[in-house]
Amino acid sequence: MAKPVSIEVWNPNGKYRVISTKPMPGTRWINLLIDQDCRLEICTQKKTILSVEDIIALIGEKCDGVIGQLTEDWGEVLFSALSRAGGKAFSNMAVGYNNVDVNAATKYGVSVGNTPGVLTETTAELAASLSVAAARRIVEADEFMRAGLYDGWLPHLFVGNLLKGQTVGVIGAGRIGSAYARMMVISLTLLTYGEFLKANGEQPVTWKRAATMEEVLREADLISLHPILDKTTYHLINKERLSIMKKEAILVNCSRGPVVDEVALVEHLKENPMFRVGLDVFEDEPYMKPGLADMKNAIVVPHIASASKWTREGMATLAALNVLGKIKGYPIWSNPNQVEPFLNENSPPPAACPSIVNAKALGLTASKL
Ligand SMILES: O=C(O)[C@H](O)CO
Repeated sequence: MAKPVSIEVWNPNGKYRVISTKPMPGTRWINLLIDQDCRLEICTQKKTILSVEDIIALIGEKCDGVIGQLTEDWGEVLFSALSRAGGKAFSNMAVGYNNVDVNAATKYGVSVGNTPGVLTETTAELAASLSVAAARRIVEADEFMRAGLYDGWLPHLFVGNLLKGQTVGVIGAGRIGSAYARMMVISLTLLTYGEFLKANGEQPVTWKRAATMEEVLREADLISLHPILDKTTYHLINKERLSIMKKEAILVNCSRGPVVDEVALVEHLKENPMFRVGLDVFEDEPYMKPGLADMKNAIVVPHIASASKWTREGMATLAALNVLGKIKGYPIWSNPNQVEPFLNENSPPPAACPSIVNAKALGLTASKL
């Protein structure tokens, strides 16, 4: 028997019961739901990751839709519970949905929303920050200063890699990977920047699409991972592939932890002290594999790539509108990458679901807007 969970209730007399498994940033998402006759229940349980049992208790006997988090296991059990409670809408507050069994959701007629288009640049910015921080050993140097160890400038002190003129590899050049690539050429178009460099007698920036991933791994000085996580990308970076990378390369991962075999990575970091990584995600989040936290050549941050105020508030808004739109029977927004109309605080959002990943499988109609 599941334990009762603590909740905060908004608009208690609302017709549609919507659950959010976590408090989320901003208030717009709350107002959008309660203005459209939803009774909103926000779980305030002091426990970071809710179990399946906790969420079943939250869903209860009658529930129209749920906004959930990427830390939760949304599979057969939860979708059947939601369906039994009359629910037809779920949205992850995330663009990634590897925690969701979309087939199970479809089987129970539940739509699965996600939040693309609002975290592209934010995530790419963190990947770029990790790249520079790893190259220039910023975190190690900061720890050194705070420990009172700095007793004067030295020629060898925290010598790192110069990124200028280096080869940057992007694995998974979708929305976020492409934004990262743009940022790494200093926000100018490749052509303009190339011409500028040429005029200054410097090597122009060039780019190419590599024929194989191995080619990227072998040639790049800095590699950023941006694939989705599925069966084909699990342990994409393993012992063998690490071994073909340059000994002084930098690897950044802001995608999903299991894309990298973390045990192999720890070994590789131990054996190659000049190889560096910047990690936002981990194989067994929230844990790190033994030894990783001790590695000076690793920068580790707690899955914060999308953590800017604007982005997180936007993600909350899109997730709420995915659920609200399905409850109201709205069509599906035609371009889930162009979600600005949903984020404009000065006008009401379009009457559409911003992004439903199983829209086709459920036979939902596309918006004409
Ligand atoms: O998938 C996502 O949205 C991100 O991992 C959250 O930062």
